[in-house]
Amino acid sequence: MSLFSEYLQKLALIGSRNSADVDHNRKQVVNITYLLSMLVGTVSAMIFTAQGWLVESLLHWAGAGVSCIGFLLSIKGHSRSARVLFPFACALYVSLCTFLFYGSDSHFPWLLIILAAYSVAGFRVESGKEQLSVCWFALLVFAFNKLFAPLTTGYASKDVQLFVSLATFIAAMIMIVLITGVVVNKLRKLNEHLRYHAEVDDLTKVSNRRKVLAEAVNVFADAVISNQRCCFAILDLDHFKQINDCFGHEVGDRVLQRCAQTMQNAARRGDWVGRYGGEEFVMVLPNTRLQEAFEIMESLRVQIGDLRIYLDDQDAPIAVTTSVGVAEIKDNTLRYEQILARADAALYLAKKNGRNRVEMDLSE
Ligand SMILES: Nc1nc2c(ncn2[C@@H]2O[C@H](COP(=O)(O)OP(=O)(O)OP(=O)(O)O)[C@@H](O)[C@H]2O)c(=O)[nH]1
Repeated sequence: MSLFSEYLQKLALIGSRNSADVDHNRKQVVNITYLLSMLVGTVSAMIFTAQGWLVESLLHWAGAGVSCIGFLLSIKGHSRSARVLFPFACALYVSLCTFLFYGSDSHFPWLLIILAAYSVAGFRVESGKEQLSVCWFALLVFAFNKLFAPLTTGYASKDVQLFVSLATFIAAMIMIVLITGVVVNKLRKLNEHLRYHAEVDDLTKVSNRRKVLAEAVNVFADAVISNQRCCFAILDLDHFKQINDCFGHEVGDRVLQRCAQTMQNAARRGDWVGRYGGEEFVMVLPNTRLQEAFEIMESLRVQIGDLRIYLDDQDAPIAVTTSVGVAEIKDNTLRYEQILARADAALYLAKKNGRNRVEMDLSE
């Protein structure tokens, strides 16, 4: 089913140039609706043809043809006409089938519920008028069929009526499930995409400031509740401005990326690395004592110092160093910002004491 749904999505994307387009998802819903109608129409027409029921088969071939026209209209960019054609074609088809073949007792008019679902998914939420009109239209045609169509037509036996009712119900449900599935899948992907961009720093691909601080709050709260230790470290690349000034901003970006990657590799399970801003990074180390954090940072400082970034037009590779300030939660720490402030003070000390070093916060 999911393979079919994936394939359907690919087909539905024909004619969509830009996935960031506002109308993209809606267009996909309209395309899928037509594709499914085409499929249902063709299969039904083939069954009716095999049974030798000429009028029904002609009607269903016509339905498949109209669906094909709707699909072509949609992929050629006539979205509005494509959206509006479906409700009218569907209402006409249901009414003809109900009046001519199955009667209102067959529950065939319930096929009109697809129209209501379609009106919700196929039209802009902003264009409420269109949405409401299609909904009202579907209800009116439904009522018209129920009130004025003969209960039975004599055309179809009770068994056929029952078969038509069941087939209609199953077809309607499959269409709704598939359309909803495609829309929900799209929304899930969109959600993941948005969350990724809300939490990850575009350049370095580590967590951004907002995300790492949110995790710092969680780690701090966990440490307080479970009476455990935790440490925060602030890392600042040394003389980074010189790298930018000598080699350009792009090279500076590459250096930031390599350093962030090294930090991420040094992070243990449960640690968080985030870009605090510019050439400054934060590491959140849950369940870690100050001495242990110092050793981790010392090792990381050496690894960053050992990095060599080669440039095409330069014989000697670029090297960079980093200064680090580390602080631990204390019994009297009330807010996570206090640990950050102490880590920042330790970083200031590391810069003052000559850079390329790690300093611990030893204040009481
Ligand atoms: N390439 C690049 N540079 C950045 C980015 N963000 C900030 N910078 C640069 O980082 C530099 C930071 O310079 P400073 O704050 O003077 O710090 P520094 O040169 O590293 O000196 P110290 O921290 O004292 O060792 C500035 O030149 C900023 O323009 C970025 O995303 N990419």
